[in-house]
Amino acid sequence: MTGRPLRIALPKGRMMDEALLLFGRVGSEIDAEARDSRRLILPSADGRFEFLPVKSGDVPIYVESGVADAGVVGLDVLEEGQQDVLRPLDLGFGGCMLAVAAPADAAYPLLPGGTMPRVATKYVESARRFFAQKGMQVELIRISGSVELAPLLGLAHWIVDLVQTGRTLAENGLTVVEKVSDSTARLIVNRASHKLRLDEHQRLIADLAGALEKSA
Ligand SMILES: Nc1ncnc2c1ncn2[C@@H]1O[C@H](COP(=O)(O)OP(=O)(O)OP(=O)(O)O)[C@@H](O)[C@H]1O
Ligand SMILES: O=P(O)(O)OC[C@H]1O[C@H](OP(=O)(O)OP(=O)(O)O)[C@H](O)[C@@H]1O
Repeated sequence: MTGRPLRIALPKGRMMDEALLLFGRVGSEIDAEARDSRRLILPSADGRFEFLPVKSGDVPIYVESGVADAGVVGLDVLEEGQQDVLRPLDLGFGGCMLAVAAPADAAYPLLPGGTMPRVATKYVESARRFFAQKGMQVELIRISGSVELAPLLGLAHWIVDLVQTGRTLAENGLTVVEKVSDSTARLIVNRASHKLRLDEHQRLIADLAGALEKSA
């Protein structure tokens, strides 16, 4: 091991528990005392890693900048930011899809009278690429949460958002009209760190892949 432990950026929120569980299965439980504290650098009990709990959308930038050597993040977030990081492993959990959804009776893909569709989303870049590839002209409205509200209140005709169980859409009278992409959690790695600490990264990737295979 060279110097400090490998730093791993983990997304606070719904992926955190599964990510920590996975590291636990390769023998790197989070130190019990640190877990119950307000500390923001959490060592693993075996001294191999330091976990950095950060906002999900910030994981790629922590890893691209080298502040973290590696990280765990949803493919949806990764595709939105397009940071230059390695993506060695699909971790399998956190499955969901990014989709275009609309009120059950809404027109799609063309609105009557040639009206330009307004689309509310937190995933502006992914939505821009998706509609551009299809040659559809839309106006994108950036919203950071509760996106399903936008068509209900007339702010937008359609939304682009994550769908997991479909419950949020159903309970708000919305339906998927087209899938944009699938997403699961990915291990991402800083390019320079991967070169400089190759053995440690290879061991990390092999250990995680082994744990995933065992549970498959
Ligand atoms: N039902 C779901 N809704 C949202 N994200 C989901 C869902 N299922 C799986 N995910 C995955 O979990 C990741 C993290 O979601 P989470 O809700 O914890 O953070 P966030 O609300 O997107 O971001 P922030 O931390 O900025 O609030 C998503 O990027 C996605 O890959
Ligand atoms: O298909 P479902 O299982 O219902 O999950 C999808 C919902 O979960 C997410 O929202 P989140 O709970 O993160 O809140 P947010 O809208 O504030 O981002 C996502 O943005 C959808 O609204």
